Amino acid sequence: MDKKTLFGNIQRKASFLCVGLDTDLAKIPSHLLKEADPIFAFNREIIDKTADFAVAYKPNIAFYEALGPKGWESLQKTLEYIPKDIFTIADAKRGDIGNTSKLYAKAFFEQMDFDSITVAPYMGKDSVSPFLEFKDKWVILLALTSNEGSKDFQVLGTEGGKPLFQQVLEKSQQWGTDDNLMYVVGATRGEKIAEVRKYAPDHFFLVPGVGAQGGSLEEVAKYGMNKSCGLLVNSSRGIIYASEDKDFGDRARVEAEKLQQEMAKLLEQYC
Ligand SMILES: O=c1ccn([C@@H]2O[C@H](COP(=O)(O)O)[C@@H](O)[C@H]2O)c(=O)[nH]1
Repeated sequence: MDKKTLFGNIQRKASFLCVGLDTDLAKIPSHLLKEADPIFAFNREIIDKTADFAVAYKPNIAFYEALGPKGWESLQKTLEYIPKDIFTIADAKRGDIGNTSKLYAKAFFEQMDFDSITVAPYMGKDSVSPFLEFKDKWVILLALTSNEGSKDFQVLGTEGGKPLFQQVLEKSQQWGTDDNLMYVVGATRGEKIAEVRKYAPDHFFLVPGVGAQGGSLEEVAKYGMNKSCGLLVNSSRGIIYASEDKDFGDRARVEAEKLQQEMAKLLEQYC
């Protein structure tokens, strides 16, 4: 999917919502555990109930690979079930020396047909470029993450005096374009999002951290939105575990719609 199509979907749905599929056997309603594939049964219901409001789905790969071969099977079925006009993100946070990155890219872009993958930038150009060589696929590079530990390295000054996240943003724009490269920027970063936007004015940001992590959607839009929206805001637990009972799909729909309604207003205001 190209950037123009993604923005078209955002306008059509008046939404920049990404629903995170962090599906955990220990948290899904117990009646689903009788199903042959409880993870897929849960995801199918979540997708059915939230697809009207979502422009992206983001399965976090850890939740699937932790279950071994069965988890990979549930992931593949989930990916195939997601409507084709909805952007898909493999939140895998990969990246290694070039020949290994190439195989990670083949796994997520060829064996599975994800639109994008999250990648850690810290091994540099040769670790990121193999992902960018795939036509019509996206790399989503970690820039300024939502967790407490982001302060350990990402905001520290480098030799040239620039914080590491700024170096990542500036350097990586020599490797890809705003039509195949996005950045992860945490919703918990508040005004810092404006600083990130300054260094990457045209790129999309994947923004986790609203909902369970307490980030503010209003602040994200105020500081991060650009003329093509430029934002995919993720909520995982806040939507998919709104209820741990049989009504989980309906409750997920309510939470997704609430976010979409707020997003519609923010698009009017800032885009
Ligand atoms: O900086 C980051 C990068 C990735 N994540 C991932 O996003 C979701 C957030 O889940 P919530 O339940 O909405 O908090 C999860 O998969 C994280 O691994 C992030 O939170 N921050």
